[in-house]
Amino acid sequence: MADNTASVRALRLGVAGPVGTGKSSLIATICRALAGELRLGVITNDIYTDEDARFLRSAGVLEPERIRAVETGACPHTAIRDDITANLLAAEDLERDFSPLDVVLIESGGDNLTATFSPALVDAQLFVLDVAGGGDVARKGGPGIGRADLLVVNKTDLAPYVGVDVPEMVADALLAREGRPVLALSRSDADSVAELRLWVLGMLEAHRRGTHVPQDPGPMAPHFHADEEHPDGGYVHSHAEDADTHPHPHAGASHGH
Ligand SMILES: Nc1nc2c(ncn2[C@@H]2O[C@H](COP(=O)(O)OP(=O)(O)OP(=O)(O)O)[C@@H](O)[C@H]2O)c(=O)[nH]1
Repeated sequence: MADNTASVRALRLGVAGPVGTGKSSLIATICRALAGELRLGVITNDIYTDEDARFLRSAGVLEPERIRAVETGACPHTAIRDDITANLLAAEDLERDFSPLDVVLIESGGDNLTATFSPALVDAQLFVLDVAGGGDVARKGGPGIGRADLLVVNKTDLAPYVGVDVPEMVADALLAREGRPVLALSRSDADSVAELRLWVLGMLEAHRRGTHVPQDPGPMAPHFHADEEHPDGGYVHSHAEDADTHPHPHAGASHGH
């Protein structure tokens, strides 16, 4: 097959998952593993700050200019799913400024179990859980756990301290995902980092060959939005059904899930 690496734009790879599960650290791990062989860029999403971008710049895993921050204002999942404009512009700017890039990693703001990327923004996505969130999390399902391109069960080095059986958690996840891949990862376990590296390289290859079709893991499950002006203190909101009636910008509103 012809080598079309120059004509295909960078693989855009999303990294989503609940707050603190290790998304920034996983991106740092991918950069350390692959910066020597691939041309990489990173976009972070934070609600009010550029904290994650600053963490990654200070980790020294890439030239600082290759790491850009998007400030989402209030709703992290909106910027990766409903109105992806800021992220698309950031990706296009990065790809233009450092052309050609091989992979752009996009980290979502830490959210809840239901946030996933729009396939209009990323070609493939990882969903990150960690063992410290509890061994039963993988059984809870949801679009990211069920249908992200790769589910990462992170921080396996902590499993003995939090009483989690990693093989059991992985088996639960495989069941919830109907066989889609699951990776048990710790940044301090070289074998698991090597598996992550191979997965990224395989996805890049499939993207270049045109054999990978970006999948939508599905809309967010209904979730609660706190709203002080609402008689019930908030409302349940579903991105699938009421995107027109609750278009979801509500910057500044508190956001209870
Ligand atoms: N033991 C252990 N700790 C880890 C690992 N990966 C990340 N951590 C720690 O977990 C904490 C959260 O990691 P982050 O990478 O900031 O998590 P995040 O998902 O980006 O966090 P938010 O952006 O706030 O949602 C930090 O203290 C990391 O050092 C791991 O493999 N093992």
